[in-house]
Amino acid sequence: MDSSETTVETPRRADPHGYALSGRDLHLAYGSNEVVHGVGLRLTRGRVTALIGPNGSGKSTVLRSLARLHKPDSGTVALDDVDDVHALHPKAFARRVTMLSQSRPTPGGVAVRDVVGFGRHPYRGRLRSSDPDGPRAIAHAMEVTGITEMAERGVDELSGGELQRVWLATCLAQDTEVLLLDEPTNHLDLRYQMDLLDLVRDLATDHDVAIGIVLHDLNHAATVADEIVLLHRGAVRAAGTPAEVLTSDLLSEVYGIRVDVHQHPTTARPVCEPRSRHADRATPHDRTAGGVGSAANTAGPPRPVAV
Ligand SMILES: Nc1ncnc2c1ncn2[C@@H]1O[C@H](COP(=O)(O)OP(=O)(O)OP(=O)(O)O)[C@@H](O)[C@H]1O
Repeated sequence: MDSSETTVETPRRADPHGYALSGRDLHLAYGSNEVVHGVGLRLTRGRVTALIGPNGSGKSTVLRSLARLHKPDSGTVALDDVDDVHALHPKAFARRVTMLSQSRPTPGGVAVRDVVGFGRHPYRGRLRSSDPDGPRAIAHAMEVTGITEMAERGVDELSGGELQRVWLATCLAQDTEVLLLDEPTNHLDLRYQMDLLDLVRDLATDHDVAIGIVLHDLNHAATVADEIVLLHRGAVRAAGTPAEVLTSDLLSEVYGIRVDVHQHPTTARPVCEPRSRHADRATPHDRTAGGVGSAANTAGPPRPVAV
């Protein structure tokens, strides 16, 4: 679905669960500089909504406002039964919504298990005994993110990808109905990228969590998302299913380069292929292997190509 309107809301599907968290007509600024201009989007229980768009289009700022970390200049963020989330006590909000941000300060000398335990803070009073579900939630979060074996290690001695999984586990331990993830595949190797996308899918499908996820990899978005919101210059350019939003015309326009889109032969999902300016130019491999521009099929030696 394409739209030239400033605000496009993710279309409501036949869905028994209803919306969990929504931003309505959000105007978001840093100082006097408004960077998000009237964005509306809704996250639905049991569904994954991906926010995509070029650098600086406002994805993180929108996500942060949904997480109550960036107060709108105007517009509201609502939970299904709460008109304005800013009216909620911070702990009450944290029992319902959590966010994995792009960067967090790494505490020195704290073990992985204890960092994951930070996720239980909304459930704790002054005494930890007030959180009987805590140990089970922490163990489960560590297991599904594959960090159980590093439980006793200090977080300040982990690799970027290991640390990313610890922060994700901390969010999962929080056991919320809404999970916001800002570029969660950063630092992860191929296997953990896929594990993360599978986990996101499982949380939505099996546990009815509403998930909002910022992704740069359009094929990750095509793999995991039920709905995609494409942001451009602080406004929603298009919203809808992956097939509706991931079109060659829209992506080429918004990203300013040619993006080809094919349909995957078995899954039927869109497969996006950003084209290099050099896509049609022969590579050194082509030349040595007898491909385009090789000595075998050209009259003379390969000549440099002007750029
Ligand atoms: N702390 C800040 N102070 C001032 N301006 C900011 C701040 N953070 C972001 N911005 C500006 O707000 C706009 C939107 O930024 P935002 O980080 O939300 O975009 P994004 O789509 O998440 O970008 P990226 O893909 O690069 O992470 C950009 O123009 C950015 O320069």
